[in-house]
Amino acid sequence: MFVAQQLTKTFGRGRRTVDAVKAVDFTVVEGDITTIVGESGSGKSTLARMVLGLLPITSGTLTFEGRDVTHLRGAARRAYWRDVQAVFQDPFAAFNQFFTVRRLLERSLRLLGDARDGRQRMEEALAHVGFAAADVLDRYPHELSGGQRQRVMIARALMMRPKVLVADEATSMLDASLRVNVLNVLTDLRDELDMTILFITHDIGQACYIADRVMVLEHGVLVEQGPAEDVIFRPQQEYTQRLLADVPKLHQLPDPGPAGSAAVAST
Ligand SMILES: Nc1ncnc2c1ncn2[C@@H]1O[C@H](COP(=O)(O)OP(=O)(O)OP(=O)(O)O)[C@@H](O)[C@H]1O
Repeated sequence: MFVAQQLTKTFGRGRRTVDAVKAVDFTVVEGDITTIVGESGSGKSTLARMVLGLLPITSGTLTFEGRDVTHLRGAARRAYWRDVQAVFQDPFAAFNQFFTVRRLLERSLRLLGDARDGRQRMEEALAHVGFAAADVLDRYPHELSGGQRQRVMIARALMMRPKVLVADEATSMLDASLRVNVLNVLTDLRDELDMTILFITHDIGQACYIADRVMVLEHGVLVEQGPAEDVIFRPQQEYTQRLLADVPKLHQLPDPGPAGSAAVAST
C-alpha cells in the first residue's frame, strides 16, 4: 500500500538542525496492522505526519498504491485524505465540549460534500466501533469515557471510508482496560473491513498485542522491521531487546486504589 524509500525529515536550518527521521525504507502491506514503535523522540510522530501529508518531506519518496504522494498539495492532498485518515492521541482536543457527537460527526460529513448517505455512513461507522447510534449521538463529550471518545474519533475517521487508518498514540491516554477495548476495535476493523492500519506507539507491549508487522525506530533510524513474531520473539537489535525487556514493567497492574476502580467502572 505504501512504499517509502529513504524517507527523511530534517527540522531547522544551518547548524541547528534535527534529523528526526533518517533515510527510512519500509513497505506497508494492505490489510495489515503495521506498528511503528520507539522511545519518545525517536521520530514516530514525524514519520506518521509525513505519511499523512501533514509535514513536508525533506527527501526520499513515498508512494501510495503505486502513486507518488511525496509532495501532495491542494485538491490532490484532500483526495488523499479520503483514503488515509488519522486518529490522534488526545480525543479531547478534537472535541468541542459544547457539541454532541451527532454535531461533531455531521461537521465531518459536510467535508465529504455530497453526503446523501450521510446518516447511513454515520450509523455504519459507529457500529464498527461497537456503538448503537441511538445510544451515543446525542451525548456530549463529558458524558463519554476516554475510550468511548476515542472510539467516536475512530468512527469519525471511518465515515470517510478510508483505506488506511493512521493511529498515532491513539490509546496512550487510556487506562489499561479501555486500551485493550480500542485495540480490539482496530483488530476488528482489520478483520472485518480489511482495513490497513499504521499504529504508532512507544509501548512495544501494544505492538505485541495487535501488530502483523513491527518497525522499530531509534533516533530516527529504522533499526529493525519484520513480521511481528520475528521482531518480538527473535529481536536482532539490542535496542529492540531493551524495549521488550521493559514490557513486564509497563504492564504490571498499578495499585488498585479508588481512582483506578472508578476509571474502570465508568467504562
Ligand atoms: N517541529 C519541530 N521542530 C524541530 N524539531 C522537532 C519538531 N518536531 C519534532 N522535532 C524533533 O524531532 C525528533 C522526533 O520527534 P517526534 O515527535 O517525531 O518523536 P516521537 O517518537 O513521536 O516522540 P513522542 O513519543 O515523545 O511523541 C525529536 O528530537 C523532536 O524534538
